Amino acid sequence: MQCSSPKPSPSPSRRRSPNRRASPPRLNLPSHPLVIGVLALQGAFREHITLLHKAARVLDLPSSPSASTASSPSNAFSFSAILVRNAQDLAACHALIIPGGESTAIALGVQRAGMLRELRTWVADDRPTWGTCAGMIMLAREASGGKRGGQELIGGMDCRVGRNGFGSQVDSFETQLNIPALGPEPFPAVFIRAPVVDCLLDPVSEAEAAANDHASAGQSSSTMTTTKATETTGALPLIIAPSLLPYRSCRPKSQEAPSISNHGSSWRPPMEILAALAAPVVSSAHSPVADASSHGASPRAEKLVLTASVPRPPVDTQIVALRQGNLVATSFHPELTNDVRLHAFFIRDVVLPSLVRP
Ligand SMILES: NC(=O)CC[C@H](N)C(=O)O
Repeated sequence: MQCSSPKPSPSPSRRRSPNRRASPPRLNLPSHPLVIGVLALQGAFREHITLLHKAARVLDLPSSPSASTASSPSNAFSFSAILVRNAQDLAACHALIIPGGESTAIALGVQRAGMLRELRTWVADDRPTWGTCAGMIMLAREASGGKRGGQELIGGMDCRVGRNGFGSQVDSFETQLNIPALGPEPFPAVFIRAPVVDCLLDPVSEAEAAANDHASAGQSSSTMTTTKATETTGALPLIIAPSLLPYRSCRPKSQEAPSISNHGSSWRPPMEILAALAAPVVSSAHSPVADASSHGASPRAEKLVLTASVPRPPVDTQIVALRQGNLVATSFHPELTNDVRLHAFFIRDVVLPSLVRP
């Protein structure tokens, strides 16, 4: 256990004058330009570019006026954000944001742009990726409430999301969300036809993934599906901030955990729950109503009434922000606010550490 001892106060001569801004802690920067891409096929991609630039300014990152590309390497660090519309654009990036919008349209766009395979390889390689709202759906391994006939997902995160889990457009809401990773100040979280994490899935071993890929002969192993997460091995290591609620596993409690396979290759990065709303109470008629009062959620969340149009299983908690390795997903739209903290978190805590190993 780490304990911190009180730091001695600085000597009077070194004390800062009160009106001088405290310089932020120094970041470990790579010695090459950093390019963050935003998938720009549909949705709120321009807003993400704006927030990325604002966050880069807050982090004091030197910006490059024009986007760097993989073919013009340089030895100096600079930051740029680019729109990603095809596999070539993606290849120039060190990190990617998949915006909110409409996941069916984004999935179609990805297929038309011929980038589904590249995106799956990208996330499988644990390249820093953040999906917001529709982007969260794209990053989930499974999704329910999908389009009839299914839709392709990129996958990568061991969770199942419920599409439109909070209802339709008219059920959109904003709430002050506790995100411990960002500090004590709540985050203004905007939910618009937002997905909710129904449950976390046990990781699929590489052997099973290979078997699935073989069986589907190049077809997706991540699609809109209602399949049960029973063909799994091993338990997912889980990190939960103490102030967040317990998560729900897809495996029924009565079912015994399958034994961990000894392929030795089923390790997956731990799943970290970054934020959760209070759980709704689900009536037998599938008419979930948020009962936030007992969990200290915001007054707005208390008033939230979920529509009955999306029958979902009862859940213990509403996970709305997750991290698994370098993959991050949020149900809500940080790019529609002026709060840069999540974009700064993505750059500082996910992207930069993936480029600069201590
Ligand atoms: N605001 C959003 O991104 C909504 C996502 C939308 N419900 C979907 O299924 O893609």
